Amino acid sequence: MSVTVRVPAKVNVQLAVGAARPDGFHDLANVFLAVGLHDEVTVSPADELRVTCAGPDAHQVPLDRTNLAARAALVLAERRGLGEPAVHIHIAKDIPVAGGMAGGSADGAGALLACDALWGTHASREELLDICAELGSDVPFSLVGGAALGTGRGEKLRALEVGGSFHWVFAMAGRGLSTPAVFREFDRLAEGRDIPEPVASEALLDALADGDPGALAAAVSNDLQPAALSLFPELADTLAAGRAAGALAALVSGSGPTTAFLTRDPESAAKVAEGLTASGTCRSVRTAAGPAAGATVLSA
Ligand SMILES: C[C@](O)(CO)[C@H](O)COP(=O)(O)OP(=O)(O)OC[C@H]1O[C@@H](n2ccc(N)nc2=O)[C@H](O)[C@@H]1O
Ligand SMILES: Nc1ncnc2c1ncn2[C@@H]1O[C@H](COP(=O)(O)OP(=O)(O)OP(=O)(O)O)[C@@H](O)[C@H]1O
Repeated sequence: MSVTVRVPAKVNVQLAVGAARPDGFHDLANVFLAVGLHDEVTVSPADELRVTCAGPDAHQVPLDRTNLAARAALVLAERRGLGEPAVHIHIAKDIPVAGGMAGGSADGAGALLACDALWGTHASREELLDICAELGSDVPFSLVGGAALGTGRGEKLRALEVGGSFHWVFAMAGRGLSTPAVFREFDRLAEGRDIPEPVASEALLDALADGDPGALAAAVSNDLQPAALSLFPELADTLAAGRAAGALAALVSGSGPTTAFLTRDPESAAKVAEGLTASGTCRSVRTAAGPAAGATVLSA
């Protein structure tokens, strides 16, 4: 018997970042949108804990206990006094690795839901969200999907209303960026400046609720973008190429280096994808719509 869970990637349509906290994290106003790029996590009984991964970026994924999917199994087993988890976790990876699209977080949320189903632990939604928050700031959102405002370090979620589908193009970069390094660069660039409290933009929340891509394009923002561009200056060329190809808005996704392009409809998304591919400014290009559902059990 095995359990497979499908989990979406995310794009941050707003990422407002506050000053560094004493614990090293930053308070955020983080507006997440789940998009239709997915990993699938399959958990089956085995002699011991083992992780395998398949997909174009699989060689970059750690297969030891630092893998967020393995950590999810370890935390649930520990909390339930189940001892060493004896499971094989297989990740079919389609979300770019170290791309700012919460790929590792998706696998953590997916493995948690799969182990809960396989072991019959019947954790409540609250307990699952609590374990997700322990695994990482983005992991609770990977579980719930849709659209949500994340506050605190991004783990405290409020679901948001979305009035339609938004069509995106994502440009994958030739190398990854480390999330802590991008936050450190944010701190360095912010030195000597007053950092305001992060707040969600009302115009942005209205645009999401109205399903209005033009209004959303005018309101998107990412406070980590200058830091990501400082560490990876070539991303400016990708952003320019997407704008030139007709994107309504172009921004770095989360901590990057994946860049995200909002378009009006699937036809313009296809045109922007074509323009980006022809520009030679990125490794590969994908289109996806959001919102997408959160972690979902496919088969058990
Ligand atoms: C950039 C985003 O992807 C936007 O959604 C997230 O804020 C990052 O979420 P994540 O990858 O789940 O991050 P975590 O695993 O919780 O933290 C990794 C590192 O990122 C930095 N970090 C993360 C979240 C946050 N609110 N403030 C931070 O400063 C910290 O250096 C932390 O040690
Ligand atoms: N299941 C996993 N898949 C991918 N990376 C993982 C996984 N578990 C741990 N990692 C580690 O986490 C690092 C970040 O990978 P990930 O793909 O989650 O980045 P990200 O998409 O930029 O994250 P975020 O958007 O949440 O900041 C990787 O370089 C890898 O070392």
